[in-house]
Amino acid sequence: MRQTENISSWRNFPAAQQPDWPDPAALRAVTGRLAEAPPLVFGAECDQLRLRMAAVARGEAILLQGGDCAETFDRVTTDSIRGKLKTLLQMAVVLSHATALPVVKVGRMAGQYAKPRSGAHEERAGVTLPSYRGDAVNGLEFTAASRTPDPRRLRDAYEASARTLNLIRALTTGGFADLHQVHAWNRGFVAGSGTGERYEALADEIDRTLAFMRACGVDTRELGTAEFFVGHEGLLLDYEAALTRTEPETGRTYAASGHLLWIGERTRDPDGAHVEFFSRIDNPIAVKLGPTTTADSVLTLLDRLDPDRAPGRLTFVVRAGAERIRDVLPTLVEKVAAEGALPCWVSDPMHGNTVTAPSGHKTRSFDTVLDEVRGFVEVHRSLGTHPGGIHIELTGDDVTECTGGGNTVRPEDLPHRYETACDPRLNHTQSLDLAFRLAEMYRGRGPLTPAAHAATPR
Ligand SMILES: O=C[C@H](O)[C@H](O)COP(=O)(O)O
Ligand SMILES: C=C(OP(=O)(O)O)C(=O)O
Repeated sequence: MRQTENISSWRNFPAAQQPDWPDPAALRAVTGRLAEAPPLVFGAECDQLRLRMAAVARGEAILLQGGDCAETFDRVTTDSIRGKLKTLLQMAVVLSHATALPVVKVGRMAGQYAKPRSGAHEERAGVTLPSYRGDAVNGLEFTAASRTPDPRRLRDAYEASARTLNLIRALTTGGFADLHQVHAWNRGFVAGSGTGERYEALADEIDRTLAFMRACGVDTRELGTAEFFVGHEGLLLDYEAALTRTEPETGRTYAASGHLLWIGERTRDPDGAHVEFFSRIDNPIAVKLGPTTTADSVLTLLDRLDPDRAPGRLTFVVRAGAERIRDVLPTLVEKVAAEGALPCWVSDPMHGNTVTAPSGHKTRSFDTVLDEVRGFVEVHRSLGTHPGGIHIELTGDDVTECTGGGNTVRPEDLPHRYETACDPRLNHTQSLDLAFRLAEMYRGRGPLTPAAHAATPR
């Protein structure tokens, strides 16, 4: 078992991207209270997700992870949470049917309140203030008061996460995830989308599958619940450390703030505090890999974070950008496989493809996002390894933050509904478009089965 007795060891390592909390005593008071608070998730749930991720690693399942770039406290509303959940459930049905594999669903939800930034400060009209680092740290409003990090926000992040999780748990077990309803939503999408015809055949197949199951005597109304997990970037180490819990029965230690935590591109230094902290928790974990990632650094991360080479423990989320993915990914996958490791490989086609529109908005083009996913799948196909899934920034709302997609958002549309607190998200329609396109890619060379995954080491 991993040694977890010293969960504070990260304090001896340099921690990148931490806020400059102005009042250390106030921070200690808040984290002290969080250390006494009930966990948001339980170890057994994290273990369950590890099992699911092991199936992804072996090519027997697909990961679908998505949600806001930055959750905000004012959007902890029924409509907003339900919209994201609905979008993810719809995507999952499409992907599962196309691949004949289970889809492991993880929301970038119930904890995605902290953001790493390229610059510590933002300047507007000659005024310089700390950058917005997520609602868990400071406010988006460009005033000195709002931008000053306030540790009471950590407590608010915990409470907002608890409220979100509560609704997610109620919806996913209370009938909202009913397969017929989700399929009916997809039917509505196909009928209303600019590119709907393209997806008609797949929707027809799902109809026939449901009819076939009923004909076989399966009570499809029983398919009314969905397994759903939550995750976020484990960026704020004071918060994460306060919420770690060791289970007396097993001695295993979990970050109890979410089921799956990831380390971002800016904090994955193998000698840094984040890697140290993550090496001490037993959750399934992920690491983002950007375009400059070297094979050596990935092997070091593997040794630090998955020394037992346990499938399901570690996921590499590659976000190299559409232009670089086909060059960067093959060596990384080959070198990792040569080590006898079986991590999950997942594509984040958002973070390597951000551009600034003429209007000044940060945006991403749907076609570029799609191209990165295509490159990711192509590389895995050529190596005989499993393209394990996608990690995307999305919302259930009809926002205009990314350009393109079936109901095309043009660059000049961006100001109409640009609501993200940080990076641009796919809207509901674009997200479903992506799911149908990915389904086509997965189908491109026959069904994905464990047999198709023969080239992986274990
Ligand atoms: O979501 C990821 C990062 O926090 C974000 O891309 C950083 O954006 P910035 O480059 O504007 O700081
Ligand atoms: C910051 C993020 O991504 P990355 O670390 O890949 O830049 C993110 O996913 O919010």
